[in-house]
Amino acid sequence: MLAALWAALRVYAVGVAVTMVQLLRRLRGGFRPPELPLQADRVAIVTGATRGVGLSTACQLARLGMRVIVAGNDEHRGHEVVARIQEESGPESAHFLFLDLASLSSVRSFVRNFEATALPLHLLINNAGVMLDPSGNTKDGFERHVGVNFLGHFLLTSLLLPALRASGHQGRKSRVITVCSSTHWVGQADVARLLGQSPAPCALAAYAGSKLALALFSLRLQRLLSALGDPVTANIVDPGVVDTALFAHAGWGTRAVQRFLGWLLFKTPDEGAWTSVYAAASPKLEGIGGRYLRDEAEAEVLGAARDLELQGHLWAESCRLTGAAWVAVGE
Ligand SMILES: NC(=O)c1ccc[n+]([C@@H]2O[C@H](COP(=O)([O-])OP(=O)(O)OC[C@H]3O[C@@H](n4cnc5c(N)ncnc54)[C@H](O)[C@@H]3O)[C@@H](O)[C@H]2O)c1
Repeated sequence: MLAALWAALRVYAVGVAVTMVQLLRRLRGGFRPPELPLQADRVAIVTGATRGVGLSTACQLARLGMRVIVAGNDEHRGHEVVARIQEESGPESAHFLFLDLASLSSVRSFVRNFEATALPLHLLINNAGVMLDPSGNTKDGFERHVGVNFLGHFLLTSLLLPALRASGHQGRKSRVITVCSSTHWVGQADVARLLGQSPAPCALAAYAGSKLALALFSLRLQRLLSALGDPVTANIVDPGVVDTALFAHAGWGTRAVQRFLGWLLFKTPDEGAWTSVYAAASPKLEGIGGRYLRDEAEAEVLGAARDLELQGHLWAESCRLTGAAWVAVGE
């Protein structure tokens, strides 16, 4: 009981610290959209693009001229989003493909459906996420934060890597962008905890752990890509505290703050998406990977996320659980 309370307080403390920094920034003039060149020749997959930060990311990438695959588990919303993007950015700007990250077989069929389009792939934005979702374990029996936020994206990235490699080249690399969270700072750096094999003290701690797992994964991916000279980079993005449905299952206090003070303390979904869009499209990041980005600048990642032994152990265990092969990066 005390352990659960302590773990939840640590996550709340991070949230409060981030919102205070955001408040100061807002009082000093606010957030500014990144200035980016048009890039009509790029294809991007954005997971969880049916609402929130993912929806804003998809819209903004399409405005830059990219073709966006809206990947999500809400078919109805997905088609609505595609219609909205197409109306704004043209008939070829967006397509919907069903992806349920809570099911490894759905991840595999998503990749088969994407391959059937014969499109190239320059950008993979691992954005979808759940927090305190009461739906229970995933179809494969993983704790939901672990399964949706981390393992689903781990398998997805492994299966899409051949397409990313084939579409990138030296001078214009493909990019894998993984949406993390400042809460990774209080995730417990223990593989059994990160994979839900030993239960987290509370659901918020499981969320924080899934974000730490994503950071460990992304940093190791970048190391492997660099070692092999692959034309792909991997970076981590922290959107800040954003006014989205992510908090739909949070406690009443958090929901009250979001409802009445969200306009002041939280970022809008567009503001929350700016770092993802920057990571996806900025020429300043050409060929650069292994960064943790917040507010379009490099920020500190938890030291444990750079622990090579922890990265390797998590990677091996995640391969075992998902069946990911990673042949393309020599694993
Ligand atoms: N909102 C914040 O304050 C905040 C802070 C830090 C990090 N993030 C991260 O930003 C990302 C986007 O979150 P958001 O704030 O836009 O929340 P959101 O709830 O508005 O959007 C989450 C998206 O993920 C999708 N999703 C959920 N379960 C899925 C599944 N099984 N398969 C496929 N897609 C699924 C949802 O349909 C939705 O499109 C998440 O990774 C979240 O952890 C958000």
